[in-house]
Amino acid sequence: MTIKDLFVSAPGKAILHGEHAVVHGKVALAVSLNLRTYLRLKGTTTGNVCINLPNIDTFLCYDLSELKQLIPGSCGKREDGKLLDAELVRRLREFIGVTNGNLDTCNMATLSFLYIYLSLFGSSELPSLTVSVWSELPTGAGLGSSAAYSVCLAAALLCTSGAIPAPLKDLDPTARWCQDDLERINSWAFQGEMIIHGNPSGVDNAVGTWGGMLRFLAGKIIPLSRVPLLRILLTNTKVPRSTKVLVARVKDKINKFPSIMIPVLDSVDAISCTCEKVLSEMTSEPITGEHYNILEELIDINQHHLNVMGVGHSSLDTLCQVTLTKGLHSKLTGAGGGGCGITLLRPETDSSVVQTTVQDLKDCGFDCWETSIGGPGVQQHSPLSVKEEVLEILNRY
Ligand SMILES: Nc1ncnc2c1ncn2[C@@H]1O[C@H](COP(=O)(O)OP(=O)(O)O)[C@@H](O)[C@H]1O
Ligand SMILES: C[C@@](O)(CCOP(=O)(O)O)CC(=O)O
Ligand SMILES: [Mg+2]
Repeated sequence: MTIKDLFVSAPGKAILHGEHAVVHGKVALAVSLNLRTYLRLKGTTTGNVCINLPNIDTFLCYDLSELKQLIPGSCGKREDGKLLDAELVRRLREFIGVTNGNLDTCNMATLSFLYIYLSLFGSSELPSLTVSVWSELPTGAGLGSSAAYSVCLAAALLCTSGAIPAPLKDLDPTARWCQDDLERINSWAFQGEMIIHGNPSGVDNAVGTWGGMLRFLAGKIIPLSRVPLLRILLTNTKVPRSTKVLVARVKDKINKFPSIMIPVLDSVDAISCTCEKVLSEMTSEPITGEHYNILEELIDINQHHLNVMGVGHSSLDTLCQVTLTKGLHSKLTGAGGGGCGITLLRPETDSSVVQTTVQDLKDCGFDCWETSIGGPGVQQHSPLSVKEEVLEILNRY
């Protein structure tokens, strides 16, 4: 099998409203970021599959003859689906040496790669190749790095298997896939997310696949094309956490106190719907201070709800307090328990206020930057269109 070298990238995301509630069938509003994960796939003749993940210090090679033995006899080429092949997951866990149920950073990333690779190539000849991934996103911080990683894996491996075409034409710097191909990428990325998250809603991989701002409800994805330009400050508290653990914690709480927690989830749903309505009004009528007042109140209420769900953290309380002294409103974004928060900036927020806020947050030990939102979804790149510093890292392997 001849394998063409290929570069793909996918964006991270910020959830404006609806994290956790979305896992339980409520509405979430999410938007892509201008921070991306890049993947390079190249064919080799070594008889190995190698994966280089410098963000998480993971560099592994597997012999194709060993991998071949993991493919269950009946497996064949799996069709896209919403369910994982439990037998393949079990064999892979045993193969990479996951003894307890707890998967660490490296094992989760390796397992999702090998799962997609073997599922897509299982019935044919396993190709010898090297995959290298580098991300501008912080890993495990609420900005959807797991989804951006899974989307890149799905896109690159689907292309290499021939299940979808490589869209890049000779002189294009970048290219995107057609709607049907994006659906397939999203569906395989969701399987990668299932391995990393346990029980993902699918919102993160949808944003990584389509980009822009989305309304997500029970697997249904509605792109929001008319949204106002929002200025957002992103803060990474740098407190590590695992989405899988936090999602499981919220589920336990719902099971323990259903009559208390279900109204909280319903309230988050109403917050997402109200926010969507306000954002839409802001594109059809002159933007007023009242629009921003409502957006700020929604942020505050949701942050309280997330604390009620048990996914707050003292570092996130600090973020909210520090920004409030400047009249700015913040909430956690993603799974919480540390990780990142978003702060809404009003159009009239002076750049000196932004600068002092950023400095105050940095003084707390946090990373903090103003971000632009709404970057493109998954795309294929010509090598020339990959940022030089990213190319330099990916070309090392
Ligand atoms: N660039 C990357 N390289 C390798 N693995 C990655 C990368 N980005 C994310 N991952 C995988 O995703 C996991 C983090 O996922 P998660 O806990 O959902 O946090 P996040 O909010 O960043 O999505 C990591 O432990 C790792 O297994
Ligand atoms: C908590 C959740 O709503 C978002 C998780 O996002 P992240 O992995 O923390 O970036 C889980 C999900 O939707 O699958
Ligand atoms: Mg994630």
